[in-house]
Amino acid sequence: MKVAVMGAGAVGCYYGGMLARAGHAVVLIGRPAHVEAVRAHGLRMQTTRFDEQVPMEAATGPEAVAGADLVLFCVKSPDTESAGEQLRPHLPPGALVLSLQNGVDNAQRLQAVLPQQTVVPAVVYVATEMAGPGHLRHHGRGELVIGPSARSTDVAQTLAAAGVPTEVSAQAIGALWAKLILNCAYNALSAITRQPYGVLYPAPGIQPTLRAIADECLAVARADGVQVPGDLYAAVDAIAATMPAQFSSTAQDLMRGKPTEIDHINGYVVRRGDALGVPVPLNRLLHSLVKLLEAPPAARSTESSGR
Ligand SMILES: NC(=O)C1=CN([C@@H]2O[C@H](COP(=O)(O)OP(=O)(O)OC[C@H]3O[C@@H](n4cnc5c(N)ncnc54)[C@H](OP(=O)(O)O)[C@@H]3O)[C@@H](O)[C@H]2O)C=CC1
Ligand SMILES: CC(C)(CO)C(=O)C(=O)O
Repeated sequence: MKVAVMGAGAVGCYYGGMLARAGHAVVLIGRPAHVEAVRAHGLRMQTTRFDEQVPMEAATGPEAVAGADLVLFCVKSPDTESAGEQLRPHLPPGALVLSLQNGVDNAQRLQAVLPQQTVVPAVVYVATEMAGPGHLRHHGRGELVIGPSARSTDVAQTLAAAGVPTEVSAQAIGALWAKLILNCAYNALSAITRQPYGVLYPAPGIQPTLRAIADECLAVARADGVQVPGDLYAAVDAIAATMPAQFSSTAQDLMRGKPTEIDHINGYVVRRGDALGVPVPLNRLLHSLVKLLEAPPAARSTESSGR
């Protein structure tokens, strides 16, 4: 299979790398320093199971998507429209585009930008990071749940044969919501307090707050006609128990001075809650606080001086 990865970061390099390692023709589309490193030495995949230099193609421009059968779309949520527009003129008509992103509406937003393609949502259960240009570090898991389409079963089999356990499910959006709710509960609190989950969770008042945030989200999902699978309170508790040293991706983005995905986490719940008439005061507060922290220092001091 010819595979293109749009957004060669932590997620794109892991899944693209697994397919390249299994013998598929993979091209990573990413930023120059990373592309140069991969061209020179291949991608270092330092995973929980192996540590190998995996050769594959890499490019900085969207035209590299030409000829792809499968596109792994792995940019962060705020970049969905811009990256999709860049790909549009170069995409082969039959290419399946898989959105490997957190947030519940990326596939829908991407489909609006790419009306000629089949865009399928994927729920991504992995912990990965870029340790440097051309160097992926994998901390655990790696399975996918993808939405149904004419080609989803074939693609799932290809991924599974490459060491990526993949399930096709009509409930992928419900599973994305379940993940979104964990992100709504933890990401902003970890970012605002700059604390890992193991410090945050036992602090006074935090556990009922996590549950109250989850309840708000669940009410919005229900009003939106989405059935969210599983025991959410247990899932909230499990995050702190299984990842005590972890800072949320939102906390990590803020610490690196990068834009966060908060508009697509708590911000999404606020927009849907407002549209559906469901009260969302906790999500609104968390969203607003992270937006304030995201603002450059000059904008923050202007706001605080009342000008
Ligand atoms: N990392 C993880 O363990 C997990 C992440 N996710 C989700 O997966 C998605 C991807 O996350 P992750 O891989 O961590 O993010 P990264 O920031 O590591 O990767 C995205 C990469 O895409 C690049 N990029 C953005 N736009 C373009 C473009 N137009 N052309 C080329 N490159 C581009 C970014 O560069 P730049 O930064 O310079 O813009 C960045 O290198 C997110 O929605 C995240 O929430 C889900 C589960 C786990
Ligand atoms: C599940 C969680 C909260 C783990 O860190 C996450 O997905 C994130 O940080 O974005």
